[in-house]
Amino acid sequence: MTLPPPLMLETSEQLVTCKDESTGLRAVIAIDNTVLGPGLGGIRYRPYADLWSAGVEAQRLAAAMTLKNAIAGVPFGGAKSVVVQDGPPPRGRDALFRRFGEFVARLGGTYIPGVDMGTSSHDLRTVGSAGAEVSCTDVDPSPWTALGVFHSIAAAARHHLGTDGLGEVRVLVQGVGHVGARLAELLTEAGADVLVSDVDQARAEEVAGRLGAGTVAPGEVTTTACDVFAPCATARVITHENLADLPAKVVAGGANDTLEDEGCADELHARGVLYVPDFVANGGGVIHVQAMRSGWDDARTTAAIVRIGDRVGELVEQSRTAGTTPLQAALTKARELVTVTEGS
Ligand SMILES: NC(=O)c1ccc[n+]([C@@H]2O[C@H](COP(=O)([O-])OP(=O)(O)OC[C@H]3O[C@@H](n4cnc5c(N)ncnc54)[C@H](O)[C@@H]3O)[C@@H](O)[C@H]2O)c1
Repeated sequence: MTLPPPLMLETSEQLVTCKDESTGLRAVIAIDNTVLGPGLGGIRYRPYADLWSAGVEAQRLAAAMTLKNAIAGVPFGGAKSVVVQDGPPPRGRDALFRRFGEFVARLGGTYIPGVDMGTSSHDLRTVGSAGAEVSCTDVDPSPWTALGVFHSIAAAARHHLGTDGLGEVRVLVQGVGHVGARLAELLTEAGADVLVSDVDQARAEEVAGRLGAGTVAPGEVTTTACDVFAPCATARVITHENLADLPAKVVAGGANDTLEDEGCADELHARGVLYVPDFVANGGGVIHVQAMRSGWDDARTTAAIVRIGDRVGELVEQSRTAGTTPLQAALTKARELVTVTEGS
């Protein structure tokens, strides 16, 4: 048996593994930090090589949720869960998510799940039916996440590419699921030259056909010429190895945990590429969760999400003044917010 990497034991405020033979459930819940409130973060449902890699992914994503929720100004800490996909669940998908909901309910509200890759509002209702407090049961927040990413890209183009608007700006969207497809629509409406890519070729072609966009093979996303690369699929798509050949001048997308490690942000910066921290760009979904809980109308929610673009502009300017990267500026800000609250 392989021992867990040290990260597993030292990182999270609370780490829970879930196992149930009859439903085939294997899951990990990572609660990273609850200083600002209960840990809010989605349920990811996808295959993993083993439970350790699922656990590490949950922890990394949970840590990003702490930063995201702090920067977005919502009263939540950071958490995330992954449910390991391993063929069709023996008693069906609903039984799997209901059983998972029983584990979440045991946490007494310290973890509030939402949707993430591979899960839907229906799954969240199923999790909630087991007594767990959940979000995203009625409205999928993905279009709101996409709106925040769109305004991040617009701000990045303005501050880094010097363009007024997105006309003629070529944006490659990797992953055209809930977030990426809506983002591609918003970009097209704004006049951008859009390319899409998805491991689900039929989905990529459907979106491209509908929007008049081009398609890119999944293996070519980091080498295809574009101004903006918008990752909206899996984690860690930018690596030390592939960033050297990245033609884009801006990386800004909806995907969580985009970089292999923080050092990639320094390398991108040294190469003149603006990396918009993922946890800043994709905060629209958590703002929408807060809006639903607080009864905001669409106008107020939209205004709060458009503000993400202003935040990106401020971060770019702050990092220029401080001689650092936007990632470092955002990390400093988020950690201050968590620490100040902890000390008060
Ligand atoms: N849904 C939200 O509101 C939200 C909020 C914040 C962050 N995110 C993040 O955004 C990303 C996308 O979320 P989503 O809800 O759209 O997920 P989704 O499951 O609806 O869509 C993901 C898409 O990416 C495709 N894909 C998977 N691996 C790929 C690869 N290697 N190359 C190209 N395409 C690939 C899938 O086929 C799918 O079409 C995830 O990283 C998620 O954590 C989502």
